[in-house]
Amino acid sequence: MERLRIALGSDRAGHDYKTLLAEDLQASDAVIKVIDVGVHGQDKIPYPKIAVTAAQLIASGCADRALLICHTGLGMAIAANKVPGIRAVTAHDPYSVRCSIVSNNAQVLTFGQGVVGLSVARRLAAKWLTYRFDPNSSAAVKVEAIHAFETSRNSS
Ligand SMILES: O=C[C@H](O)[C@H](O)COP(=O)(O)O
Repeated sequence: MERLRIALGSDRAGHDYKTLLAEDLQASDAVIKVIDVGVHGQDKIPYPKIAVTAAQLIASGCADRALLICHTGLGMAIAANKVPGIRAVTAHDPYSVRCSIVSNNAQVLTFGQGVVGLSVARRLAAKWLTYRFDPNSSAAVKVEAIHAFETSRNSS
């Protein structure tokens, strides 16, 4: 299985989980590279800047996926989704995390440090790394429809 380049980011509210998840990602056989896009320490950089930076790394081909943490996960997903071509979701249960890849081919997963326990987040992230999207699956047609809508909207 191809090893993944993961952009990892958080705001201040997600920094503790980012630090711990970074260790997990770096130790994982499924990961070839972790790109830390901040924040560092108690930087006050707001979540949209971190989310867009990570999403742009994916859009430009420099990363395969991103894992982003804020207080709820919601703002990170909203911001990352503004980058063309990016599908970002917040998911805190195993089935949704699996579907985010297998069904939605979402490149970005976001967690909320304030709403999911650390051990659950660590297990979810570990499983997330094992899933791959099948471009020949029935789900691919729907993901392509999202892409087609986005492309047509941006060119009109
Ligand atoms: O969705 C946003 C995040 O939860 C963030 O960590 C907190 O954002 P706020 O400080 O604007 O509420």
